[in-house]
Amino acid sequence: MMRRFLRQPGGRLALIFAAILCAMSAIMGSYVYSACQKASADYTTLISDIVLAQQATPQLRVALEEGRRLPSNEHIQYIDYFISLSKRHLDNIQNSIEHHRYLIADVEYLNHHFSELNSRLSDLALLSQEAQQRPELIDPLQSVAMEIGSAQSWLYNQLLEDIRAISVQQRLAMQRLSIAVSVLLVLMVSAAITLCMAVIYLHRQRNVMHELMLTDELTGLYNRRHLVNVASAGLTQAQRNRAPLSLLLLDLDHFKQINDTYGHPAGDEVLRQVSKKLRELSRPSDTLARIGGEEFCLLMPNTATHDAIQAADRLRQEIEANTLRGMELHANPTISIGVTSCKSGSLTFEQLYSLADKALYKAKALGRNRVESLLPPNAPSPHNDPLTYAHTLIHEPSDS
Ligand SMILES: Nc1nc2c(ncn2[C@@H]2O[C@H](COP(=O)(O)OP(=O)(O)OP(=O)(O)O)[C@@H](O)[C@H]2O)c(=O)[nH]1
Repeated sequence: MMRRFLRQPGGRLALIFAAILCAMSAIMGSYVYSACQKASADYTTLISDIVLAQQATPQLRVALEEGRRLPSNEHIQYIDYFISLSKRHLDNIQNSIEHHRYLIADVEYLNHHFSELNSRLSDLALLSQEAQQRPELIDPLQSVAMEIGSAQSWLYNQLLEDIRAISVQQRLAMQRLSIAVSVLLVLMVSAAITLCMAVIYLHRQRNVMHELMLTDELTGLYNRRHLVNVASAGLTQAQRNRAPLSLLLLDLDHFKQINDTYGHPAGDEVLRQVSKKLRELSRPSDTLARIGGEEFCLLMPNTATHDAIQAADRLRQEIEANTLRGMELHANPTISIGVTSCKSGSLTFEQLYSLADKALYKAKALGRNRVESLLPPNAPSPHNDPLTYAHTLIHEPSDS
């Protein structure tokens, strides 16, 4: 089924389209997923930077307390160290914010607090260096450091609050984006499936149309159009292989009576059952077609006259002996058969058909339920038209 589907240009196109859609879906899905992951990782890093910076503030305060209690150069160096640590943290956070382009606008109002804190930390560093020579500056150093500490705490708390709020908003936006992408993916995959189904449906419809063009609706046998095609191919083949070919015309006897007595639907059923039986009895290499109301044709490639007549008589007997299922007819239907053959595809289909038709006419004229044959001359000459010859034969039953 799949292989047949792929063999169709439309099927291949639908499959390529479906594959592209699936690939696009996978790429979009993974892009959204990694964007969500990256955004949440970025926020986590920034938040941990701020938390680290917050921790440095009490450390500076403790160093200042110690420096005031025991004013020594060693303690002032500690104070110096924590001031530069606080400054480093502040720079880190500012750098991180600059990397978050989508965050800059939201925390822009804090810029001047950062600059102010930066310059105050630089002043504090200068003051602590001076305090190394003048220990009496420890007290003012501590009060400036306390002010800076509170400004730092406020700034970091504010920043944390803003970032958390922004991250919540962003997470919500990402969730909405994920839902939108999922819906889009479902729609795209549905479109791909619909397209594939449409191609399969069209392919089936085309097959059905093709079958309807070549078959007879009532009996399911081939129709005249298909028979003509097969016959001309068979005649060419017979010519190439120098092989015989036979044609049988089969006609139900007194079919009008069946219709008149049992009704048209019963007549249809007779046609169906007789067709089925004929199909069962004919060889797979033969072509059986319904070519008229109650008239059938059997094309038999590689079959010489003698064998064709035998086969025809076997068909006639089988049909006569065949009691139809579910029907109570006064007698089994019978058929009359006209047989003709040619060697090496020497005749056209129309000529063969005409010969068989005349033979059938003869079978009907001689009482029905019988087989009659009519053959063309072995080597027809331009002056000896096979149809004329056939016509002569029909009036000379002994030749058949
Ligand atoms: N039920 C049914 N009848 C059909 C169909 N096609 C043709 N017929 C009927 O088949 C009958 C053929 O009648 P005739 O041509 O007189 O042939 P016959 O009665 O079989 O007589 P002989 O062929 O001379 O034995 C007609 O009544 C058509 O209406 C069909 O598809 N279904």
